[in-house]
Amino acid sequence: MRRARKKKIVLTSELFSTTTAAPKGRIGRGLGLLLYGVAFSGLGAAATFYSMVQKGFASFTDAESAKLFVPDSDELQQIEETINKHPLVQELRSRPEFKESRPHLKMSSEVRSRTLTGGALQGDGMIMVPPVAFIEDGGKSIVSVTYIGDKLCGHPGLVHGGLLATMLDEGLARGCFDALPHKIAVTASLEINYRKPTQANSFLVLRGKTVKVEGRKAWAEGCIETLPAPGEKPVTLVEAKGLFISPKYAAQKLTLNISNITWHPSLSRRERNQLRSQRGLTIWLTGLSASGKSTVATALEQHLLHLGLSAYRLDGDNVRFGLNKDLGFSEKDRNENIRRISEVAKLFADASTIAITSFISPYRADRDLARELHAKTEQDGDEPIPFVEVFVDVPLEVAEQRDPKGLYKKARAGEIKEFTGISAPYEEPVNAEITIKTHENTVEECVAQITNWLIAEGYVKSEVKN
Ligand SMILES: Nc1ncnc2c1ncn2[C@@H]1O[C@H](COP(=O)(O)OS(=O)(=O)O)[C@@H](OP(=O)(O)O)[C@H]1O
Ligand SMILES: Nc1ncnc2c1ncn2[C@@H]1O[C@H](COP(=O)(O)OP(=O)(O)O)[C@@H](O)[C@H]1O
Repeated sequence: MRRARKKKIVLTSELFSTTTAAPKGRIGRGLGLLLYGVAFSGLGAAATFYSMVQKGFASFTDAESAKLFVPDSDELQQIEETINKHPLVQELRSRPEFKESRPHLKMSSEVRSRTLTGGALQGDGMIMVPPVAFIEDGGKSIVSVTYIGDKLCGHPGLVHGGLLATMLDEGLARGCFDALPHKIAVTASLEINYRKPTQANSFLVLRGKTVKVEGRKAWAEGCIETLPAPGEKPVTLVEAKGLFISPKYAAQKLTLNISNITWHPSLSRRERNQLRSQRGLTIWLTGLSASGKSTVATALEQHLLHLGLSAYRLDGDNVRFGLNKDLGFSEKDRNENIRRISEVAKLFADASTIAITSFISPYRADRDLARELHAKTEQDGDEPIPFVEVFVDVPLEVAEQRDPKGLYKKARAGEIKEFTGISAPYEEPVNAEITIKTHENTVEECVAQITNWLIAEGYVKSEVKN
C-alpha cells in the first residue's frame, strides 16, 4: 500500500453521502452495461483466481487476513476507524454465521501485486484500504466495505463504472464460492445496472446474495450502495446479477497451478535437523543370527520414540520381504542386500530420523561401505550423517543354544546352505562405536548402553528415562 496523501477524512454524514446529481446524459435509470458471454479470461479469471486463493493457495486464513493491514498515514487510519466503528461492521462482527476477512490480504504480496484490484488498483486515491468482507457460511451472502479515492474516475469526481462492475464481478463471485464444488467459479454472465452516480472519495458497501444453486452453477444478485452515516439510509448506486459456474477443470486446475509455485531452494541437512529439533543418524546393529539384534533394535526404537524422538527400524521383516525379496544368502546377494539397506537408512537419517538397522551384515567391507556412504554426505559445509556401528556380540555357542527359529539345527544338519557362523563367515567389527553383550546384559541394559552413548556424543538431547 503506497503512502496516502494528507487529506482529512471527517466522520460526518457528509463523508458517507454520494447523492450528487448525476451528470445528465451519462447514466439513465435502467440504462446499463450488459456483459454477456463466458468471460473466462477477463473478469471471469479474477473469480477463478480468488477461489483458488480461498481453497488452498492462500498464504493467510480469513482471520489472519482480517488483522494484517496496518495504516501508515492519518488518512488511512481515519478510513480504518470509520470502517471499524460503523454500526454495520459492528453488527456483522457479532453474527457468528459471517466470517470476516480481507480477501486480498489472504494472498502473498507477490501474488497480490499481479492482481487488478489487489495490485494495480490499490493505493493512494484508488482502493485505499483493502476491502473488508463478511461472507455468510455456505456461500449464502456477502457484505463488503471499501473506500474509493478520486483517482479511478470516469467523469471528474465520479467513480468509473468499469471499476464498479469489476467490484461486483469479484464480490458476487466471492460470495457464492462456498456454495459451489471446489469453491471455484468463473463468471458466465454479469448484468450491471447503474442507478446513481458514485462519488469518489467515499465508502461503498457491496452486498451480494446467492439466490439459486444448481450443481456447478450459482446465480447471485447484489448491489453497491453508500455506507450511510448514522440515522441515514443507504443509497443504492449500482445493481448487478450474474451467473457463476464452477468449471469441470477446477480440480485439475488447482493441481496444475501447484507446479507453478517457486519453491525455496533445498534445505540443508543442518536446517532440517534444526527444524525437526533432532539430528538424523544411522544405528547399525550387526551380529550373528540369534545374537539379539532384532530384540534390541525393537526395544531401542520404542525407547527413542518414547523420548519423543523420531526413530524407524529396518529389518528383515520390512526389507527382505519387500525391497530385497529378490535376494538370497550368497555372498553377492548379501553384498547387494547391505548396499541397498545402507542407502535406505541414509535417506531416513537424512530426513532427521534415527534409522536403526538389524541385519547380520557379516562382511566387514559391506559395513565399511555403509559407513562411507554416510560420511560422503558431508558437502557444501553440511554435516555428515553419523553412522554408529553396534556390535551385538555373543559367542556362537550362545546363539546356537538360543536358536529361536531352529535354523542352527537345520544348518548343522546341512538343510540350510551358507549359514552364517556355520557354513558362511561372520567378520567381527574392528572399529564398532558400541559393543553390547546380550548374554551378559538384559535387553533394557543394552538399550540404555546405546542411548547413553548417543547422549554422551551429543546426538540425542533427552535424558534416559528409566
Ligand atoms: N543362510 C543364512 N544365513 C543367515 N541367515 C539366514 C540364512 N538363511 C535364512 N536366514 C535368515 O535370514 C536372516 C538374516 O538376514 P540378513 O538380511 O540379516 O542377512 S545378511 O545381512 O544379508 O547376511 C536371519 O535372521 P536373524 O536370525 O534375525 O539374523 C535368518 O533367520
Ligand atoms: N539381552 C538380550 N538381548 C537380546 N536378545 C536376548 C537377550 N537375552 C536373550 N535374548 C533372546 O535371544 C534371542 C535373540 O533373537 P533375535 O532378537 O531375533 O536375534 P537376531 O535378530 O540377532 O537373530 C531372542 O529369543 C531373545 O529373547
